[in-house]
Amino acid sequence: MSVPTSTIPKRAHSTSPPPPAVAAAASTTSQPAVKRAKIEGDDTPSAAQPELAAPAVIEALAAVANGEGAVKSQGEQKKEQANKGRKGKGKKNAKGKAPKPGGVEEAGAFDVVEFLGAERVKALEESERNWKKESETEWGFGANGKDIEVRIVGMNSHGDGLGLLTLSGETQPTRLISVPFALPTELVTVHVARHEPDFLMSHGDLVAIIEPSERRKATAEELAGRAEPSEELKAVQQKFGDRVQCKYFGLCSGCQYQPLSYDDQLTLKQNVVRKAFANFSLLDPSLVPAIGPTLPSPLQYGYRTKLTPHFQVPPAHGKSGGKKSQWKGKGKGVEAPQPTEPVEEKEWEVTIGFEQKGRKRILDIEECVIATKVINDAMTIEREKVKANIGNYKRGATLLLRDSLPPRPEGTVKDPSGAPSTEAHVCIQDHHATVREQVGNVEFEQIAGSFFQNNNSILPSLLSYIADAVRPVGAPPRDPNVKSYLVDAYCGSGLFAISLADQFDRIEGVEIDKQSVQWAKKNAEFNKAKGRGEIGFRAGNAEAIFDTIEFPPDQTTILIDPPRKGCDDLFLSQLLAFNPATIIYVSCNVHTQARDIGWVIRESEKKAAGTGKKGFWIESVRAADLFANTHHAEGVAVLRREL
Ligand SMILES: C[S@@+](CC[C@H](N)C(=O)[O-])C[C@H]1O[C@@H](n2cnc3c(N)ncnc32)[C@H](O)[C@@H]1O
Repeated sequence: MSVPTSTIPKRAHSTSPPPPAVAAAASTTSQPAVKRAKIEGDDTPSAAQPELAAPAVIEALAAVANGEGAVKSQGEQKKEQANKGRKGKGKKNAKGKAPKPGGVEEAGAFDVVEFLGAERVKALEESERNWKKESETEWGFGANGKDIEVRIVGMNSHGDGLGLLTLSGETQPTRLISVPFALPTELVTVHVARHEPDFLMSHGDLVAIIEPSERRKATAEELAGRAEPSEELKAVQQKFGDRVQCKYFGLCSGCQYQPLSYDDQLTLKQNVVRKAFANFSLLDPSLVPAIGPTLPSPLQYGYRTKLTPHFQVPPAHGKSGGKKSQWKGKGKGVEAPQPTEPVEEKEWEVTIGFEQKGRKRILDIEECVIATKVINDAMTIEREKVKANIGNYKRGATLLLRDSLPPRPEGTVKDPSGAPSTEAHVCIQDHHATVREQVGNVEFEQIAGSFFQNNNSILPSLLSYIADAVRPVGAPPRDPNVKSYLVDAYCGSGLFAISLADQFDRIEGVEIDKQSVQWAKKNAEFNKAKGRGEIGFRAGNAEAIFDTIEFPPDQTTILIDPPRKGCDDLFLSQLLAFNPATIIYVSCNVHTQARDIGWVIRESEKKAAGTGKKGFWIESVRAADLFANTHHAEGVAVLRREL
């Protein structure tokens, strides 16, 4: 079923695959051949990442500004302006790294354009002045950064407040500053931490909220029945508002949305999706439907079924020893002992937890309020063990804590009633041990070290939403006389394929991790029942599925759930060549999702030209709140084509 690579339309970008949109603006024309992206891990940007600021784009902006060149869509123009706001330096940033697709840098460039205005960005970039240097002189940075008052004018897609900075002598803003934990409209005191070299953005630490937003005020109803907060938590609530449930709020980089009502959080995520499609899809706004309301999580605290706290060891213990900032009771600038010096254990602060916001420092976290109780109980014990034995560790490590049903005795047959399990949960810490979860009436097992969605509470409603989305809006229920097929691409241990098996006659899943595939097969076997589709899984790169499936495209749904970096170009090209009736794209990175979908829509439109039929269109997009209280949004988009 696969098409020869020579016939595959390349996604527009300069050295490598995915569109994004970015480069597409500048280059729907000549692009060099695309190297196949190598997948190394969920979050590892491969060499074949999209790049933001190709110089060609910068030049194209000048042409657009001068009224030259082809007429560009609103999306294309915005993208070019954003690139301008990021001051193109080729594919790498000042640290020599390509920006993470859909990460803070990429999205930040759009914020700069949105809040400073495209004209202002253009004027600043065209000036010969060194804005970064001047900003450093005026506001300092790091330990020498000044504390300044800033009015927060917006919020970025990563949950940080945004304010405008204006250099002395200037009448209009010269930079945007991100301020974690601050909310729009607030007047805050900010300690200036650093200034981006590549785009007009600075970063600060929140010192004090001078004029707090009304949005922080909890209603009596929200507070009813809450336990008396500890003194530590009271102090945090005093600063950030009484909805906050975590004593590490304001330091931990985890759950920025805690001060907000849950409705407010859901609306913010809807807006994050809206911005992602407006900025990254490169589609004309008329092609993006109104973003649907965010699918809520039944649990907003105590829902996370996996935590991975880490710790470091004192420098003298090993090569990968801890950082100066981990030395207890020492102020700024106090040196930690050098590796050759004897280490006094009492001076070393063993911190086990998560990274502090804006610092390369591990915070000591005793409890994580979004994790399940089983995980928190196990974390207490594991922390004590690590602290007691820190001298025995040669290097730092990451602990694994996964909430699981107890192991299933050999030979267990599935309870056909599918009743919710009443077994007491356990915490699994061995990467190679088996974890077990129940989702609706389906059970999954897999090894603890591999991927599974971390919020079990929302999975039944997410799956039911997807099951409904398989058929077009208003279409009658599934006709048993018309066969239907599903491809579950990036399938993990089979969550979607197996849960949706009632909806299809045949299903094929593909996944790169061989162990997950083995578990997917076992899970399909365990949950097998009359009336459920026949399921097969194969290990390999997602695009490999197109080599084997013989499903009729008009009766096939392809469900995609890739890692954060999005789909490889080869996969998207093969997807387009296969031309399924429906595409359901689920993603924990709405920016790369919007980028990939934009490309599919544009390319399918080209492909459909002259056939008398329409290419793919976006039927619906919304977020599902798999990560309540954090800024993360899981995007769910449904694409349909004319049959
Ligand atoms: C976000 S997870 C989704 C897993 C599954 N759909 C679920 O919900 O449990 C992404 C999965 O894609 C897999 N993966 C990463 N790159 C891949 C590739 N090139 N081809 C196939 N699978 C890949 C990862 O191993 C991971 O299991």
